Amino acid sequence: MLNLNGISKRFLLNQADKVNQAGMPDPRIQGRYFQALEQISLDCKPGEVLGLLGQNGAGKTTLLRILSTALTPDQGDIQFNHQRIKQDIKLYRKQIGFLSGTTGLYERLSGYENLIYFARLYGLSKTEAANRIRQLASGLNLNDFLHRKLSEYSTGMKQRIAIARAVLHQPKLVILDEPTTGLDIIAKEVILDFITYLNKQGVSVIFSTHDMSEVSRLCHRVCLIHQGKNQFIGTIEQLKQQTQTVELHQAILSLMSSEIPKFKMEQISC
Ligand SMILES: Nc1ncnc2c1ncn2[C@@H]1O[C@H](COP(=O)(O)OP(=O)(O)OP(=O)(O)O)[C@@H](O)[C@H]1O
Repeated sequence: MLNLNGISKRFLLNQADKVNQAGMPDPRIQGRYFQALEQISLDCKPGEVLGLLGQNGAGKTTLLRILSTALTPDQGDIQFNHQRIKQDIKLYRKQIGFLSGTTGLYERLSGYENLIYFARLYGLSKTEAANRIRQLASGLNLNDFLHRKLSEYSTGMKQRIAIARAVLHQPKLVILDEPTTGLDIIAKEVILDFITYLNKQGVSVIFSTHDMSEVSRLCHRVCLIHQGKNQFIGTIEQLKQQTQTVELHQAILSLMSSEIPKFKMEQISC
């Protein structure tokens, strides 16, 4: 369904980017540029849930923003259903839904008003919009607060409205950037159940996460990005076999082991 071939993206270097998480000079720095993604190739099959993993700053959001068309890659090619997305970017956008880190919702409107507004932008008629919102309100447990102003919402409530907005137009591929980060256990559960529901409807999902329990529960395959490069793509079983580990988080850690700062006791001896 979705094929990425050799995607690269660099940014003009910011002083803050000169060291990595471990406090070491970042090998992605090339002169005045920071190579955020380098030659990423991957695919997402129809009806698949693909988890995008990697430590902070690995390049996950950059990749998801490229998939959403919010960012343009410097190199590489993206195909959706065997057609280059550049050939008809409007058609591609109609077929995807994107949840970014910022909700981009209107605080002065109610959840319902926000959803109606975006549904109409997507070209749904008033009746279609109302029916779709009713359906999503039930799937995402929105009914108790749907008509309250967004400014009164908790983070979890806003996130559920943002997810509803991303799928109003019934996209075939849904791209979610850390959909559950910072949410309480109930809100998380609602969103994970909703991803499962979407997938059962035949929707493909690509989502980034730092939560290994979500990965085990939802993902058919995972893709590990490390310092802007694709370190692994395959099933969780294949990942465990490749790294000869039994636990998922150990498998991930072993592929990033050179990055883990070693804590030295002698440094704090009195
Ligand atoms: N517009 C930009 N200009 C300069 N550097 C950027 C820009 N966007 C991202 N970067 C850098 O690219 C790197 C990858 O960032 P990105 O947000 O894609 O990482 P991530 O894997 O999503 O991290 P996290 O898990 O913390 O969200 C980071 O070092 C970031 O500072």
